[in-house]
Amino acid sequence: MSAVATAAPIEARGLVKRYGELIAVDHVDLTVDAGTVYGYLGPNGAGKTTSLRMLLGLIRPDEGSARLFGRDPLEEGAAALDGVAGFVEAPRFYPYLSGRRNLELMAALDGGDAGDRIDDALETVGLAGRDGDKVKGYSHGMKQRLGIGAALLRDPRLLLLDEPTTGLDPGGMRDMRELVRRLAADGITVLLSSHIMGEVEELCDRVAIVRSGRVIYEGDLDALLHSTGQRYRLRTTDDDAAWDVCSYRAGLTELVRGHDGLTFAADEREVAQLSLALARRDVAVLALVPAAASLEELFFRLTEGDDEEATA
Ligand SMILES: Nc1ncnc2c1ncn2[C@@H]1O[C@H](COP(=O)(O)OP(=O)(O)OP(=O)(O)O)[C@@H](O)[C@H]1O
Repeated sequence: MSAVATAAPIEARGLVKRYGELIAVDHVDLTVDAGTVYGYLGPNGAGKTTSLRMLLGLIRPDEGSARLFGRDPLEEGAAALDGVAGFVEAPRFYPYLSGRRNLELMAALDGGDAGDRIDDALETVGLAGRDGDKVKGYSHGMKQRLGIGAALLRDPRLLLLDEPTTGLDPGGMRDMRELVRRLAADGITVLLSSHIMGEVEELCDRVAIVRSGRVIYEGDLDALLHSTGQRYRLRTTDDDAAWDVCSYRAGLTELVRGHDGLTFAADEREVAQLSLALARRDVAVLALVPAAASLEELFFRLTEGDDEEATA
């Protein structure tokens, strides 16, 4: 097999993009292996869209390079995008033309056998019955799905999706997730940017968490969720007093107060001591159960702490 055929779907090294004083993307390294659903996660303005634009060769990095299946889109142009599809920000269509007509025009531009895939693509994204309607009458969710339909015309092995569920209602989000899951099951590697934790937790095997242009965590999602030691969730008859008790216990770390009680990391011995300490303060325990850290908690800890803490 040639080097290109065995190369990772995405391999970026040292990507930097500056806008004046601002470093939008700051030395980002990224490797996405075949068959992965990879989450590129970060708050607004973290540099997700800018990174995706560089990966697709839409803008030139100030430093570093990106390769898709071993090819650099800036050096090799369209050839490097063979087997690659996706959209950055929102997909764009001619509003006065039907969904099908839009796909026909795109297929004509793409050439090859893209036109033969239109029916399948419309079917896959659930627009088969609405393909004759003008796009201006489509809901936001339908336009997003048509965007994926357009991507499928390229018979992609790699899909790059920039916040595909942003602006969708819960039903639209569920449909989009289901669609991404189905495409991944068909063997398509997916890189999706998102700031929706639940979505990433549900869909992705690996994540990069970005903050102010820098990747502050890269790795297995499961490993991240289990990286903080055993966590417990505590509900009591008096969470203010419980917070007070917990705050003073050295063996108990990463204390977080949520809408549904407190969570913290501790070992079993400490949990036993805590239950006695709460009883001494007349605080009754309603629930004290092991809990996995949610990606949301970890995300806030990583993206809202001070810079050194996040990097550590
Ligand atoms: N063309 C541009 N000119 C100047 N600044 C830009 C440009 N594009 C992006 N930026 C800035 O770079 C930073 C990163 O922007 P980017 O759109 O990549 O973030 P993002 O993580 O995709 O955010 P969001 O979740 O809000 O879409 C932001 O501060 C943004 O204002």
